[in-house]
Parts: sequence; structure tokens; C-alpha cells
Amino acid sequence: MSQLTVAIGSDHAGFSLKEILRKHLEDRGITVQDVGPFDTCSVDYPVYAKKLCKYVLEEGCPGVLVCGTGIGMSMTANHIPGIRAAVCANSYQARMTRLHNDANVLCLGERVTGPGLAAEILDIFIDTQFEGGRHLRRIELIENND
Ligand SMILES: O=C(CO)[C@H](O)[C@H](O)[C@H](O)COP(=O)(O)O
Repeated sequence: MSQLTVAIGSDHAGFSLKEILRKHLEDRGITVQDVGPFDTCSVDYPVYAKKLCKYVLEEGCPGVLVCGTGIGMSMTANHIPGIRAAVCANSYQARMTRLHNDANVLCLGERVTGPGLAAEILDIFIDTQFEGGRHLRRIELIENND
């Protein structure tokens, strides 16, 4: 089985949580592709959301974006065809967005969710498989602009 890679990115408001989650993933033996930023200077979240989504689409791996609320990251990511980004603040949302929405990008808010819960949400997100079936039809409808 090939080694799982997870891409991660943030803005300044999500930087500390990104660092915690990167270490959490590495401690699990998961390869992490960090698209930045690499310090706490103020940056614009769309820049990092777009970098991460490009990587996720090229590599077919899950991604994690952290900003203050998770919302700006998700708005940006969901503009990109092929990206299904979900803001999750609890474990149920993380499980259901994988089971039913086949979300490929998890968005978290450092100013909303503490590090322990964020790590649990992330674990559920990457460990839960899409259910398929009726949910595939609905995903196709999301992507169909007719
Ligand atoms: O886009 C956001 C709100 O949905 C993010 O939470 C940003 O991280 C936030 O807007 C950054 O705010 P700051 O005052 O520039 O730190």
C-alpha cells in the first residue's frame, strides 16, 4: 500500500494550528506536504488556499486548510473545480462530509476549534472512506452547471 500524503496550508491566523496538525500527522507516519506559510507574518488566505488545492488536484491526496474561522479558506477552495472543501467544527461533520460529500479538503478555524478537537476531526477526516451510491449522484449534481 502506498504511503498516504496529506497537504496542509494556512494563513497567519491558522499558522499555530497548522504546525500542531503537521506534527500530529507526522507522528502518525503520514507524509505531509506543507504549502506554507512558514512564519507568522500576516498573509492573504486565498493565496495559500489556491496553492494547496492545486497540489491536492495534482496529487489526488486530501488537504487541510487552517485560517481564523475556516470560512475564508473554504470559500476560496470551493471556487476551484474538483475541490469539495468542508468547514468542520466537530467529529460528526468530519465523518459525514467524507461519507456523503467525498470532501477532499478539510477547513479548520484556529480561532474556533482547540488543538485536541482539531486533531480528532483531522483523524476522522482522513480515516473515513466515501460511501458512494446515491451520494455519487449528488456530487455529480454539484459539479453539473446545466
Ligand atoms: O477568512 C477568514 C474569515 O473567514 C479567516 O479567518 C482569516 O484568517 C481572517 O480573516 C484573518 O483576519 P486578520 O484580522 O487579518 O488576522
